[in-house]
Amino acid sequence: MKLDKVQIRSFRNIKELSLVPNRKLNLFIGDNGSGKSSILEAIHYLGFARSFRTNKHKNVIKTAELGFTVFCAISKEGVSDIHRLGLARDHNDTCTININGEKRQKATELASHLPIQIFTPQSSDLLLGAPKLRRTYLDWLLFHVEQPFNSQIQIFRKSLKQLNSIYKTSRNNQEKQYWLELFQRQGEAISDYRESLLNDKLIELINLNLKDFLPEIFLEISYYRGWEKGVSLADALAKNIHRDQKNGFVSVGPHKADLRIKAKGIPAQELLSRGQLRMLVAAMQLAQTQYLYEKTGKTSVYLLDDIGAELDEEKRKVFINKLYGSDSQLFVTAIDLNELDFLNNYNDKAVFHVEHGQVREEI
Ligand SMILES: Nc1ncnc2c1ncn2[C@@H]1O[C@H](COP(=O)(O)OP(=O)(O)OP(=O)(O)O)[C@@H](O)[C@H]1O
Repeated sequence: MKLDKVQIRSFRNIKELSLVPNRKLNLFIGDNGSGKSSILEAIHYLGFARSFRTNKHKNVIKTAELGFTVFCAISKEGVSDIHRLGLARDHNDTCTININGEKRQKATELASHLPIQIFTPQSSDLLLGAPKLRRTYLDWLLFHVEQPFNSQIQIFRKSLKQLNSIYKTSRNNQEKQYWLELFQRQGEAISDYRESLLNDKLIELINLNLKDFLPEIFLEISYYRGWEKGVSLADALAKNIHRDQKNGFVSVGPHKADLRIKAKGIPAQELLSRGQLRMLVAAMQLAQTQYLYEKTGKTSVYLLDDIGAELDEEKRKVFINKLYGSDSQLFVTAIDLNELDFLNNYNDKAVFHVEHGQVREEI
């Protein structure tokens, strides 16, 4: 999918902005505080219905305004269909999602239309942060690639919530058996999806990308599914039930899963430098994009915020070259165009100068 048009209103320091992006590469150049990241943040709302910088939606509404709106027109290469996505939020925390002129309830409907990837100074959290971030990394891809996955994970989360509540209140009712069975069934299915995704191709793709970023390092990537090896989820639940009931929560299952990445037997986050970790994240994100494209033909929209601060010149080149080659549509911010002078070799691009929340396209 490619963004053909973007409109932003009352968002951070942006009063009103309209731009027609290039289908390959878009550069946003401007001083600190000019509004570059805000443009990416607004586009991020169109894919995720949330910011990548704050959980407080109210903070992104332009001061003294009642609410913000973002809108885009998107189309697929070679297909005449154009989709129109819009999102508005106001100070009462009302979120309105509109797809092709119709109101929608679920933010996931935006995501299914527009696969967005983001690379920012916070991206190393994927490796340094909580396991939930690594599960989300896998689940984002499964959401786009495996049709039934989304409803299965919703049911799984509901059964987990119900079981935790039953354990907390020490209720020992018939309902418990019902939720336990659902939890086991969906939990095993989710785990199978994640394992086959990794073993099918994802690990191979990550390692292939890594060869270009960190040729000297070989990583062993494995999946911890959230319960003991060689045991079914049903048995693991039964084994832990007394302890779990005492503690008031379910301690085993795919909600405890993690992606384990080691180099020479040592966890990557303890061995690699910050810069090397960022390259590993870049390799992992590229692998997502390549896998998505291979399986569905869907291309991604990539938001690269302040990439100059993230990767050295050589690695920036490798990353952007590979993304360019993967037919992603890129939105890249930088303070100075000199940080990205290797992009002079790309003719198919648009350069936007950002100043006080407004853009001027370089002709
Ligand atoms: N709710 C808001 N209303 C009005 N202005 C805001 C709001 N939130 C943030 N701003 C301002 O918007 C401006 C744009 O911030 P943004 O982070 O997009 O800048 P940037 O160009 O990415 O800067 P940098 O290069 O420093 O990362 C900043 O001056 C910020 O103070």
